[in-house]
Amino acid sequence: MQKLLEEIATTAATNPDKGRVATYIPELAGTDPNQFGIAAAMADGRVFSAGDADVPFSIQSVSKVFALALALGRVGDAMWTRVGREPSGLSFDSVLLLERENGIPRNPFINAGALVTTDTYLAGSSPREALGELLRFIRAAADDDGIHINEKVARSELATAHRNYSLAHYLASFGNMQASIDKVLGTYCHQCGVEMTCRQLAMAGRFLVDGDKMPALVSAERRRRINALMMTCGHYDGSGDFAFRVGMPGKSGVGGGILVVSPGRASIAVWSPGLNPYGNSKLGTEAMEAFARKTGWSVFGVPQGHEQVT
Ligand SMILES: NC(=O)CC[C@H](N)C(=O)O
Repeated sequence: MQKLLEEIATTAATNPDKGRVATYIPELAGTDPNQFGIAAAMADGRVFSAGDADVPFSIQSVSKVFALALALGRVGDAMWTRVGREPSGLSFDSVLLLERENGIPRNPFINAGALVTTDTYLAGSSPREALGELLRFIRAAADDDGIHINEKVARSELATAHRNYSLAHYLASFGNMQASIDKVLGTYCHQCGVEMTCRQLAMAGRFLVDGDKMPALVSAERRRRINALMMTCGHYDGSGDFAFRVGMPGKSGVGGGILVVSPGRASIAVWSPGLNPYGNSKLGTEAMEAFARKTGWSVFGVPQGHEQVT
């Protein structure tokens, strides 16, 4: 596994096309695209990493996985009266379907759906308390108290969050927002501003891997369901492409991070800030495609005569 990660990091470093760094969040616009990290936290407790795996980055929409787990912990299946479980086929910040589908976002991983999950775990508490709870969840999952929110990134996003404000207003007009829009947006932008290294993110993703040594923060059923949603909706309108190329549940963020789950085997985090046209890490996706091919870890089956990576 160590050798494989190093090979993947070397291939990424020599790729001339790094994709394009997201610029709509001013604080992220200056990120150096020549960075690449990868880490794998295995079900047996071993952790491997290569490249810039200890450089912190903005997890952005990868946070939606933790937010969903927290929201489900609060309200259980009632969550599904406010948000759907189908891919949208549209970009992460699209407003298109909200009007036609009466303010019920297609899934919890597009921005509209994530604003609903934020509103759900915020319910009745202050943004500070809610974010404290989110951080406690992530730190427990990663077994790491050093994980924090980058306040500058959060403020920078909040100051330019016109699109997300309009999504929240749209949701509110259909009665699908409970807290005040300012509170939800403030909490959401701070949630997206959580910063982690690949190693920390791989560790945090272990709650989605079944195994005796993995943190038991959600039930087995909930774990399967979150994984299913990551597979079908975790990469927005690029979810089909990611399933086709990688074949594992994954959640991306515009900071260039991707969290990937190999059920029963490992939690993998990859990061490179340049994005493909879907808004998902370009090198990260390519790296995971190579990783899946080499390990044979696609959930859809192992290639014939495949060698086991240990
Ligand atoms: N795809 C993403 O990572 C988007 C998250 C970002 N915070 C936003 O709301 O625009």
